[in-house]
Amino acid sequence: MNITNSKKNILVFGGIGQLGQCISKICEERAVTSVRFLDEFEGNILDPVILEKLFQEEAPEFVINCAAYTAVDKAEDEPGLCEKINKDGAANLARCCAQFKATLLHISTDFVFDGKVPKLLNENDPAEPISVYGKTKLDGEQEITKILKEHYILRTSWLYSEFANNFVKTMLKLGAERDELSVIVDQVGTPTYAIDLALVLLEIIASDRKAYGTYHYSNEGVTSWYDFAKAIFDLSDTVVKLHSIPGSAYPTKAARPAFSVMDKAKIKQVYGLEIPYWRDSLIKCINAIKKE
Ligand SMILES: NC(=O)C1=CN([C@@H]2O[C@H](COP(=O)(O)OP(=O)(O)OC[C@H]3O[C@@H](n4cnc5c(N)ncnc54)[C@H](OP(=O)(O)O)[C@@H]3O)[C@@H](O)[C@H]2O)C=CC1
Ligand SMILES: Cc1cn([C@H]2C[C@H](O)[C@@H](COP(=O)(O)OP(=O)(O)O[C@H]3O[C@@H](C)C(=O)[C@@H](O)[C@H]3O)O2)c(=O)[nH]c1=O
Repeated sequence: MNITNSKKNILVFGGIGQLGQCISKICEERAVTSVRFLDEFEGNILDPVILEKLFQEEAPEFVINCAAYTAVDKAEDEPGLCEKINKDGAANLARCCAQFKATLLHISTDFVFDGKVPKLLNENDPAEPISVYGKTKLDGEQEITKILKEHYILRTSWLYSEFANNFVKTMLKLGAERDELSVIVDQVGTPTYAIDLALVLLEIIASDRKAYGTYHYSNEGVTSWYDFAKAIFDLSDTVVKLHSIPGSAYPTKAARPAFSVMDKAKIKQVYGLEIPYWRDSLIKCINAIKKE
């Protein structure tokens, strides 16, 4: 990857969220300085006036949209706000990119699928979301596709890292507080280390192939939330009695897909990627957390 020598002007919205912080870490390590990370005040994607000023001042060649409403259960109670951020916010950014001739990299989710059939999901499979979060993320994708040709939409799944809130950090916290935990075994998907995704986003920018469109990206392999939790505890030497339970025994406000393993053939072929296996990346993340 030659991002280190890249002088491409990049704006990152949602820059202090989980993925934003991962991109920032990689940029720091590789001395990439032409990137500006915006929080939700400097770079509120719901405020077209702020956006226009930013685009005018910064003249970005690339924009990465990590900003989103990601509280999956809470979204069921706040559908309006969730839609504003995930749909209208994405559309606002796409419009600015079109006006100021920037390319947009936008992140979407496996939760656009209903997950009813245990089949590897590719980019052309019908998306039929079963939650407010999933529906608004799909709406956001569709807005971008309508407004801007120069876009990459990367659908990813089960993001985690040493930053912000995520399943790995929740498990480590609960594992330290409790003797026993129950985790769902009949929701199957693939975890993704957000650092790996950050590298891919920068790789796409560095290669500048203009192979616009929608891509699936997660780590390699398949697991359940239960098996993921088991690996987290094993790798962090946390002693906790872990019970596997069906989803029906853990009611949540939002429904989640039972099967959301994505086919990554397209991104592997176009970008020649070798994608890390989920457990290998989990080891890296646990080591990073141990060092903190
Ligand atoms: N987390 C996951 O498991 C997965 C995430 N994704 C997608 O990946 C992307 C990155 O997710 P992740 O980093 O984990 O999410 P986070 O929730 O950690 O980060 C999202 C960021 O967006 C900010 N934000 C919210 N509203 C606005 C706004 N109006 N303007 C600007 N910023 C705003 C949030 O600020 P604040 O916290 O202050 O509200 C937060 O910092 C999202 O698009 C998400 O849908 C896809 C699959 C899995
Ligand atoms: C905390 C906990 C969760 N669970 C279950 C609930 C849920 O089905 C699953 C995951 O829980 P979470 O609520 O942490 O994860 P969730 O917020 O559903 O994760 C999703 O976030 C959005 C943003 C995405 O885009 C998805 O790809 C996915 O990563 O684990 C248990 O079974 N036991 C537990 O103790």
